[in-house]
Amino acid sequence: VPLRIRADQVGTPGDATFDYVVIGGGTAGLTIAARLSEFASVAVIEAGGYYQTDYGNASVVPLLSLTGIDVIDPSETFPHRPEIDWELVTQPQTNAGGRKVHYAQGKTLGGSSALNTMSYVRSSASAYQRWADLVGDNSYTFDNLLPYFKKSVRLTPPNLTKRNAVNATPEYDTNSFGAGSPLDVSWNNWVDPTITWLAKSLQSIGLAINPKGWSSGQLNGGSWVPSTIDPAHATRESSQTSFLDYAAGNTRLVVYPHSMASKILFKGTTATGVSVNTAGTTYTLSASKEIIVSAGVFHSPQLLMVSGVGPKATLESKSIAVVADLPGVGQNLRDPVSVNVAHFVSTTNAQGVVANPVTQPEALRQYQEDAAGPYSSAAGYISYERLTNELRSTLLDTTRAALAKLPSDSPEVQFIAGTFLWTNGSAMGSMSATICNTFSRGSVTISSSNASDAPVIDLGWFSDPADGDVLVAGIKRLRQAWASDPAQSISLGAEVIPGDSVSTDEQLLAFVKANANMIWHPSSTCSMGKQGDADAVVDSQARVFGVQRLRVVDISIFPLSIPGHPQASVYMVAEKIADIIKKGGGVQ
Ligand SMILES: Cc1cc2nc3c(=O)[nH]c(=O)nc-3n(C[C@H](O)[C@H](O)[C@H](O)COP(=O)(O)OP(=O)(O)OC[C@H]3O[C@@H](n4cnc5c(N)ncnc54)[C@H](O)[C@@H]3O)c2cc1C
Repeated sequence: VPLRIRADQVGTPGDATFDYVVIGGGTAGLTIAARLSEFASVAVIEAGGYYQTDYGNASVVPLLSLTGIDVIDPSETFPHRPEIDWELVTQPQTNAGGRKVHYAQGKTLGGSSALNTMSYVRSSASAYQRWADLVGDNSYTFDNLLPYFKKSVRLTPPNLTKRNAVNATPEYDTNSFGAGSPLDVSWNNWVDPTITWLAKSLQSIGLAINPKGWSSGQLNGGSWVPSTIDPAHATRESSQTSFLDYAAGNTRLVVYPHSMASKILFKGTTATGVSVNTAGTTYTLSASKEIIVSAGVFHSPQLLMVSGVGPKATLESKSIAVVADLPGVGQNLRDPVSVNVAHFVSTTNAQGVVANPVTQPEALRQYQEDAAGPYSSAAGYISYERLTNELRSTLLDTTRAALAKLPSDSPEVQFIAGTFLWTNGSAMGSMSATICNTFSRGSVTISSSNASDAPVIDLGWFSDPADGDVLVAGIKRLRQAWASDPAQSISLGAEVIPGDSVSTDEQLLAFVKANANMIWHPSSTCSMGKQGDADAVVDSQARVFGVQRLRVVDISIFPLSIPGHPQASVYMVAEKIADIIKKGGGVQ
């Protein structure tokens, strides 16, 4: 993968002044920085470097994004990869067996877009309507956001010859895409046979293919999901390979890699600069216009707090001078959780093909010569639905009441068809259920005034009983899918996960709490909202309340945990706020 940023776009440690200083060269950070550099000077401070050189193929080859990225191991004994991952470990999850989990977050140019599983999914129109209602700004309805979704991406239709799978022709709505750029979105050039059968099983229980896919504001039924992928080379597309490359050669954009932003500096309540440390050298990058915090869901609230913006009691307990008492900072963390239902299967899968010394060389040839074959395979098949009446009737009254408050087109469960190799090398078919609306709330706080100390993360898993209740119903629905003819035709016998012995509602809930995991979609720790709302940290133009010349632009400002997958909306919101700034919007 060619790295196209020029040498004179790499910052030299030392005091300097730019129009805008962006903290975090991740998904949102590189997007907004590239757009602002169209008309202004911009510095990007990023703690990591280039993942292509620091971490190699594991972050580049699509199949490896599913199986080869060992940093996504959630166990407490995860393999340590400090060159690409922040290596965060949460507080014990009191409602989830006391588990402490490793929470992967990209520490690299590209941020978590360099670690993610590449699914490109927008949320439902009703979710953006809720966003608009919560922040009191109609520009957040799906129709009004669509131009920014379109602006950020360039869609390449699927290559049906390379996919070579009649049962897996993607459906999508070309009107939801424009002639945008720079982020490539397309479909992988290989379809996993196991997933094809699991997709059929989901369809057979009533989750018909949605002819519009997941980019038109509808989130129901099933779809072959597009990926953030370079279709010509079948390599990962991240904010670095898209937006940073777009700005390559534009010397108004200067990147400070392997550099840690340790504090936002204020004159009174006006943000003026950032204290930065690069390999032991400390210096100040000043902003003549604004500072934009794009450090992600855990580090953005941490940076605000260590800089004096956050709940007063927290700041004072760490001897941090209070710039603005903002109680919502770090609150309202929403983290959707997920469980699997799995069987051994007779069909092959991508992982099996590349693990077999007989078939691996041909797979490698296909990838290197044609950008095709199993190595090019990432995202698969996803379905969304509102729970069936039969399953809804099994829920707690309180869960039913909570779900009833959601818009009528809001999906409640997401099902992802997947496959992996068991420890003995056998192919496993797996379908997961994920909650679409996270009722539980967690939080992020600080252990000290030092930004280099890890933030303290409580995911709040199952603090609201509705989440576990919905997942129990999700397992029951997946058992219906596994009982269907297509799934039975590949199943090699009894259910392995959770296993037939887990059958009563009580047992299922215990299984859920002991085994549910993240799907790495946490949000809302610096929520957008109306001034005075308990959780509100930024207004609808992403400006931090109580201070001047400071915005937060990343997934932490989502006011709710949106159904679907977040990265499409992260790129969108960065485009939107860049446009607001470009039009002279709202400098405080
Ligand atoms: C394993 C995994 C799988 C996922 N799968 C999908 C998927 O398939 N589809 C989807 O839509 N979403 C997926 N996501 C979620 C999605 O990738 C994230 O929601 C999104 O990338 C978040 O973007 P962000 O800009 O908020 O933060 P990030 O992209 O994480 O960027 C934050 C950046 O700030 C930097 N930073 C933080 N603190 C500092 C500091 N003090 N100084 C300097 N730099 C700092 C970080 O190094 C990082 O580069 C996945 C995420 C993960 C981790």
